[in-house]
Amino acid sequence: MNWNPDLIQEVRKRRPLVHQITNEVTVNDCANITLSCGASPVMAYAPEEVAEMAALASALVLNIGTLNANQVESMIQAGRAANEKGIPVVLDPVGAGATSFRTDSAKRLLEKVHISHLKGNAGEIATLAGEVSQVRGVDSGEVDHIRTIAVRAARKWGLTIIVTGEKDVITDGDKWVEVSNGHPLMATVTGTGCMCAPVVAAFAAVSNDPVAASVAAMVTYGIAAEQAGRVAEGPGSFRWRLFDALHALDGEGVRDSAQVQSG
Ligand SMILES: Nc1ncnc2c1ncn2[C@@H]1O[C@H](COP(=O)(O)OP(=O)(O)O)[C@@H](O)[C@H]1O
Ligand SMILES: Cc1ncsc1CCOP(=O)(O)O
Ligand SMILES: [Mg+2]
Repeated sequence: MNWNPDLIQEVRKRRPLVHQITNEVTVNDCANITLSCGASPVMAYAPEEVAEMAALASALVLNIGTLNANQVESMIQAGRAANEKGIPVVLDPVGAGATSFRTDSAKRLLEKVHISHLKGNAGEIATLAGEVSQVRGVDSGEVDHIRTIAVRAARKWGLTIIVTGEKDVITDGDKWVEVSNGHPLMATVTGTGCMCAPVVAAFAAVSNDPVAASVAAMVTYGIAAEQAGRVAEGPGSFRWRLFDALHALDGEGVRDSAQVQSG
């Protein structure tokens, strides 16, 4: 699998604008992680402006973490504008499987918008793929055969899937890649899942290869987390050290510590 450890440098050079319609729990962390990787965030939700903003952006993130019916309509409008412009659209189906409103809304977004990247934990992805799975609030239970499920779903929907967890699985239904970078403290801070989406979006904005961009994004983010985790004293310092580590990371650091397996 060919991917570019220097893609972070391209993000910094081109500074893509990443429009995000996201949840109210982790919105500030999503804006800051976007800046730390060298891209530029803008959060805009009003139906009066979402299409215009998406048309200005280089990538769009849709995160249903604290969704309501009006917000889902805004997401569809923004998604359609993004599709017309041909920019990547990353969907984070937070909590799909926990309630039928979340599951149905995520499915509706997959139907009405051409999503380029679907990023979720194993429970969320398995739910959307039609498998029985456990999602407790926004957290995933164990899912057997997640790689097979993700490969099949990516092929069916024609998109790239990123399944997060201790190891991340990335697939377009043809290739699959496993990224082992990351740190256990990530599971102790809310938002470490949400923050993957703007990082993936920023990398996808400067690449023509959706899988390679996702691999570079998840490896880079995971290595920043490893560096933060080595010096953190707990969840609080881990969170701010993650921004510092990603901000300081360069292509050489990514190349040296990448843990990628492909097939
Ligand atoms: N035990 C772990 N060890 C290393 N990295 C982890 C671990 N758990 C989660 N991660 C990482 O944390 C991020 C969020 O993943 P996850 O916890 O699955 O998302 P969510 O918070 O949406 O459920 C991903 O980058 C993933 O690789
Ligand atoms: C706790 C919570 N509740 C609704 S959205 C949200 C944040 C989820 O963040 P992540 O998926 O990154 O754990
Ligand atoms: Mg999540």
